[in-house]
Amino acid sequence: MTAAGGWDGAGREVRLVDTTLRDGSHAMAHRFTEANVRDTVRALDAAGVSLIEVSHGDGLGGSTFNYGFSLVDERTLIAAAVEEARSARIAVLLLPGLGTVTDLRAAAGLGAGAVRIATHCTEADVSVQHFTAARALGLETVGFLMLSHMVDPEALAKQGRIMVDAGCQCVYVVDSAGALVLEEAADRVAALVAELGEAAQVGYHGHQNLSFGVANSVLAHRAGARQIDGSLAALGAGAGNSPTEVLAATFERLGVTTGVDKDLLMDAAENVVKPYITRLPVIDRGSIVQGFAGVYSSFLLHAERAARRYDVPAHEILYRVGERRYVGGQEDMIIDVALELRREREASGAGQRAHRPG
Ligand SMILES: CC[C@H](O)CC(=O)C(=O)O
Ligand SMILES: [Mn+2]
Repeated sequence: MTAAGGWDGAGREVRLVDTTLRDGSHAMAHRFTEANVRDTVRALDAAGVSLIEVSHGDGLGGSTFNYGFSLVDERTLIAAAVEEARSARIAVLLLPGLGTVTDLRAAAGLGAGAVRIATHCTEADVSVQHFTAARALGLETVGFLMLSHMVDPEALAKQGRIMVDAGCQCVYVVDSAGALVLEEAADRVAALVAELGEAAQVGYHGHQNLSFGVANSVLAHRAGARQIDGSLAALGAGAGNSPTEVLAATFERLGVTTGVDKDLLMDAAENVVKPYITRLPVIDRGSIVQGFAGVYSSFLLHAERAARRYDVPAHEILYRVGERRYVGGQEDMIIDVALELRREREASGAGQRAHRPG
């Protein structure tokens, strides 16, 4: 299987893909309204962004007790996004095991034109049937290898090969923890490019926990990545994603064509997205620890909530979650860690009020 039918480049060196309305869902505690989605899609579409992701933060079917309930059903949001997009394609995220092929069919029926199928970086094999189904539905297909820092570049490349053999047209190095620093990101992209050759493109998805989102994206492009993710005003999990408007300005400064209008994107970040953001992503103690200890960015709000509930410091929870190498789907273990810290504090007599985040 080849990348045929995927993004053809359209004369651009890099495609900026926007995930404000999906990764940003984590930072918004999944509280996007239909108006938020309509306004954001209109602005991104007008700025020339050709792929816009819209889903619950944890993908199709993510609205659950474990991950957090959506304010508005994601199918309503996807339909609204499709209605607003003039030229852009709407993408959805799917985590096999949480989202199903039935969810995927429903999203395609609403007009979604692409799916990004995400697995842990060692578990690409669970995506095979979803890629097969997506191609049969005529969708553009993208593979997300999450927590990419946890394996070396060669191991990651082998996982990418599994996705491409199943029908994936672009494999992403996903720095879910914002843990990769410069060549650590570039080397992973380069290994995938070497492994996949012409069979598929390579993409890069960064988080700002150690503030390398944009720099890593530039190096990823130099290593051969063709698709790069961003979010307006950085709205995303942890310290947020690489800001789409900063990526646009940076690539333009470097003479790399993206086909987007950076000024319209800056306008969208300031005047469309920032007014509805309930918690602006920041590089703070919790998110820095996530980058340092390699913790899934979407765990931040879960850890902050557990910290408030059990009166223990969020960063201590996150350090311990990092030591144990918890992965997506283990959100409930954050509560266990908070309880464990609480018990330890009480046993040592240090049960006084801990620092409360936010
Ligand atoms: C839960 C899916 C996750 O948020 C995907 C992603 O954006 C990442 O791993 O960074
Ligand atoms: Mn992310």
